[in-house]
Amino acid sequence: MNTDTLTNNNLLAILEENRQLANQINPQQIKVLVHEIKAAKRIFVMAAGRSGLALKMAAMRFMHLGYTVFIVGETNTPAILKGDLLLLASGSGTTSSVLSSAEKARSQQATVIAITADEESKLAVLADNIILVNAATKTDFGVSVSKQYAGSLFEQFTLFILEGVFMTLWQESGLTKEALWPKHANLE
Ligand SMILES: O=P(O)(O)OC[C@H]1O[C@](O)(CO)[C@@H](O)[C@@H]1O
Repeated sequence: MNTDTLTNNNLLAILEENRQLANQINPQQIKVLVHEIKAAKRIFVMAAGRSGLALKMAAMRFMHLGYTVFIVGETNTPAILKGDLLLLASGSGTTSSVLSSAEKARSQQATVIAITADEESKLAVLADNIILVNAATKTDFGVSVSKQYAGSLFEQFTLFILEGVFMTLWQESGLTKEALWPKHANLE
């Protein structure tokens, strides 16, 4: 098999893995996230590595819709308080920085929602609500639900979930594309 064919087959395999996850998602868990985003005074997002990159992309879109969004760890991010939402993502559900953020947010009576691939993880237990993604985690070296490397499927699908949530919020807002445009960065 030549490289072009191999890459094309891999792309199709990646899309198929994501499609299967989309069919397995619990709509009630997504509904809770949509509700909590709307109800929150402010939204904080936090995750490590590639999971963090997925949340940063979503944070930008929520900002485009007019929500007040902070990325944990940025220098201008304030204290989380009661009435705020902390959105976390960790495939393993064991990443220590994510766990300590969840603990702090709970101690402040903020709402915690975690996207995770392990519903029995410490993170899942700490969170008020989870979105379960039946993907491989970064340490899933054995027989895996994904052919992809490490947590790739989880990280991709975290972004896809939040793209879907953004579209729902956008459609419900009734705002036009033009109305969102002034929120786009003009210093970049
Ligand atoms: O999603 P988890 O399990 O918290 O892992 C966090 C990150 O760690 C990494 O393995 C990088 O260290 C990324 O691939 C992953 O997004």
